[in-house]
Amino acid sequence: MSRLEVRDLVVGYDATDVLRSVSLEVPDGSLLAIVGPSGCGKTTLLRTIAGLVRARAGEIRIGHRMATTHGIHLAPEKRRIGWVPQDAALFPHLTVAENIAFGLPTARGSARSARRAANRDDVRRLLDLVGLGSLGDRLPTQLSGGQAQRVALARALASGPDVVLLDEPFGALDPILRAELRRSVRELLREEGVTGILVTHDQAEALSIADLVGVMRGGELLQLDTPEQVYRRPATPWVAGFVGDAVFLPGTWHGDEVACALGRLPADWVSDDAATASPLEAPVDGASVDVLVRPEELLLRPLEAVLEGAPAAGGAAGWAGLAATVTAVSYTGHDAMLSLVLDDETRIDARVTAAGLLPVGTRVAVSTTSRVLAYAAGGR
Ligand SMILES: Nc1ncnc2c1ncn2[C@@H]1O[C@H](COP(=O)(O)OP(=O)(O)OP(=O)(O)O)[C@@H](O)[C@H]1O
Repeated sequence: MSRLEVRDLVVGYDATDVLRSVSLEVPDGSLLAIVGPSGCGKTTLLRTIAGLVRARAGEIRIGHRMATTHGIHLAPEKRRIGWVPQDAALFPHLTVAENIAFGLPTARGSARSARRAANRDDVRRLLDLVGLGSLGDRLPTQLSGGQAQRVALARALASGPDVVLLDEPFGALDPILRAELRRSVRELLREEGVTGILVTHDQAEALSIADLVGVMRGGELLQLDTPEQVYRRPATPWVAGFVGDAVFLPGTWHGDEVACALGRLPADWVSDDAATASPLEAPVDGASVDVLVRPEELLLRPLEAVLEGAPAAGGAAGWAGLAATVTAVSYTGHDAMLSLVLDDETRIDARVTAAGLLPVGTRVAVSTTSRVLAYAAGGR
């Protein structure tokens, strides 16, 4: 049982608090990805969980053990935590197998013990586990970046940790290797049943491999949810923009609908008060709101076809839309982002498949069939 629980954690280095009352729970065997802008406190959170930084207040419970609470600070080596840093940080004078053996509890941080343990079955198992079975005798300088990260992971797993903390472990790798390694790391953690926290700068990475995503800003955890909920129902407009492309339109609230530049759309009200777990009361009729639409939820048709009354793709009834002009195209291969200006001067982006690409200057009708989200106006 290695559930991780953090309650009301406050951490600071000097006069200012870097983490402000952070609470989170990672269920046994789950992977939580933490994202947030540079300096928001992600590494500090990991370091505090690992016991490398002392908390000013709050609790950290790892499995059944209380690691941090008022007056208690369990030493890092007693927390049963494995650490995978961004740069692998392997010992250059030890072989791959010796580096992994260094993580064994019996090595107790001694290179001599690590050398003696390098041929043990558990080291071989870890080498195989991370797909480096034949490279045990190599030195770190003879490894690629991805291989070095695999060794760092094996070394972190060698101690039989309850929780593995991964601080930007794929940051220095090229995109293809990065995608490959993150998939195998995810599988490995699952196979080993280890609970993990991964810090990453890559929102897409967080959404694609984690069971839970935590979004931090300025020392606070704004949302902790499944990847789908974080993307589909962001707690605040800022979270919406941080985890993906977002189109915000000014609008007014009318019961469970909003009126905005795209017309009258079915809408859900979302509290923008990160401090309260329960949603704020829905606004009064006619109140100003910010309307969130994801660019892929916008539907475009050449305006000409709409004016001529041609049926929409899929035969959708009542598909009319607002007139707009394509002002720029950002092509990414599988899809493209089109910048549009509506006739009322509102600027929005729409994501289309490569097949739906329209050149700059095309007049289009824009609409959406999605339910949109409404936030208190001015909360961005
Ligand atoms: N040892 C330290 N002493 C003083 N201030 C520190 C120390 N370490 C970090 N900080 C400050 O604490 C804040 C949070 O830093 P932290 O490294 O946790 O952020 P981060 O979200 O991991 O950033 P990045 O994504 O850039 O790695 C920053 O303002 C940073 O300058």
